[in-house]
Amino acid sequence: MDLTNLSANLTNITNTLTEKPSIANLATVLLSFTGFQNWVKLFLIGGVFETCRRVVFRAWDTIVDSVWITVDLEDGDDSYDWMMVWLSQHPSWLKARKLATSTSSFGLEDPPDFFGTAKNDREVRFIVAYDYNSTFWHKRRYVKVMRSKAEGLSYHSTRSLHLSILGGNHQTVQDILAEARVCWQKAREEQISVYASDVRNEWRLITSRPKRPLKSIILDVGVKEAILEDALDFLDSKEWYSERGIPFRRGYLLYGAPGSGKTSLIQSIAGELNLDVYIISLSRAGLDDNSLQELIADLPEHCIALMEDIDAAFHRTLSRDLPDEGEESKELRGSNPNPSAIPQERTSRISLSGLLNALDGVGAQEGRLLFATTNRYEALDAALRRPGRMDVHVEFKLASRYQIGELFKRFYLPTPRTSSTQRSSSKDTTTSKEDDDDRKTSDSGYGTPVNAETEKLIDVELPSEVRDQSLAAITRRRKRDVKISLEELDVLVERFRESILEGEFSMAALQGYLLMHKNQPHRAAECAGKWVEEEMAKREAKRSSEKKDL
Ligand SMILES: Nc1ncnc2c1ncn2[C@@H]1O[C@H](COP(=O)(O)OP(=O)(O)OP(=O)(O)O)[C@@H](O)[C@H]1O
Repeated sequence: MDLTNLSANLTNITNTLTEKPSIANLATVLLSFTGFQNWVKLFLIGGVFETCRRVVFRAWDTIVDSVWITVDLEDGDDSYDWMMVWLSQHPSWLKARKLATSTSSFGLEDPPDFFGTAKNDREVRFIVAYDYNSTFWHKRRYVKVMRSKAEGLSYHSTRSLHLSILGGNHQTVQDILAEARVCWQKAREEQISVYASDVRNEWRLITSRPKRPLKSIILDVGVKEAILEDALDFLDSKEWYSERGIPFRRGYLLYGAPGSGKTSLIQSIAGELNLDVYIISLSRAGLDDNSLQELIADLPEHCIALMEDIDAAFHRTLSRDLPDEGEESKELRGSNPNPSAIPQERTSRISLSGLLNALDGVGAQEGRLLFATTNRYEALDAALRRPGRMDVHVEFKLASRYQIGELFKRFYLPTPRTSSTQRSSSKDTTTSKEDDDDRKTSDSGYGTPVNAETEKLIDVELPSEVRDQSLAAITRRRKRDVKISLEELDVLVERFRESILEGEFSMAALQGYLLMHKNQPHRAAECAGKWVEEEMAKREAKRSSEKKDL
């Protein structure tokens, strides 16, 4: 088209549109352009294709949804840990060739070693890489699993597991999760899980601890048994409580000398009762009355809630009447506009009434055992100590004569070695009750395991003159078992008991002393008197320097 024609056409169009300006006229004019017609065709064809594509995909999704069931498990949720541990033992993951390193423990003391490569804690453990798709058959169902990681805001990433089961339903998912849970529980049979709240005020598994045998806690006769029995009885009495309309909660206040076994006893009771421990730290930054109430309401039904050093929280932060937010925070922040620079104890805003309400208000969780510890019983408000909040009060004192002797005995009492051969043979033979009792009495929960046959042998401390200071010799010596006859042990126990002053030392201090003579019972008994003198002299010196300072 030459320029004269184009200009004539444009003049025609302009005339048509000026004489009769309507949409129909505009459409006729536009359609008179061949290029425009082609664009419209292309647009229509594209539209048809896109619609078909969407229909096909929607149909495919519907088919997939009806035959596959998918479930996402997020890190932080218990079920994620269960699945990870279960999968760590699954051949489909053991054969994977796309790997990543991992330090995650999945709630276990001894994290799963996916490929059996780590010989000790410090070695690198491998795990299946992100976005690796593994497939396997589980009870005649085809399962696809993929790990993934999504980067979120402020460098926070979320790890998750995607599980797809062909032809599965909710029951199938529950079955797999139940199996994974059993596997996880088996892996942590000898452990207790410890939870603490994070900055988002959610409970998080922070560690797993080995269970501590109750017999390793030495208290005066009957004390620990009474607490354990009380706790067992409480856990069995849900109906009894509900029939009488009494809130189903029990509080234990363990108070007394530092290092006398309060925390150790709670850890041990948690193990005996198979309960997880939830640490409520009243001085956690950002904790206020509302968030404390939420945390306590979020506790699982059966657990141990632990508040350690409740008096310390009281002195720093708890009071019935805190100044209102405005005044105190202004005073605190003052020239310091950065809230994170405010001392931590000041950033926790718990009031005593907030704590009291959280413990037994309407929102408080039922079925939990609350254990609180304190070194300053008298400093606690009477309202906090009253029955209903703290039902059982147990005083822990400095070591009694009985405790001194028992600690020594248990420290050096030989334990039968539990080698694999012994274990398997003991399965074949029926052990008599007496045998069993014997084993129990000689199992200290502390001592170095020794062979049962050599248990009656005498002490093998190396004479000091032949002590070779080379590393190899020291290592060899450290590995040697303490072999001491029970009769001899009794004599040493008596000597130790005579040397240590009753009610003067904490069990922790005595344990520290014995640890200095880990494999030397004779030496421990002999030097105890001298150690006591030194400790008393140190105390005296400290006292007189404090007097001078005053
Ligand atoms: N009665 C006891 N029997 C056995 N070991 C004990 C006992 N008391 C203390 N110990 C030992 O002393 C150490 C400290 O004990 P623990 O932390 O339980 O004391 P605590 O009373 O909670 O102390 P604190 O009041 O300072 O928190 C632990 O290693 C524990 O093994």
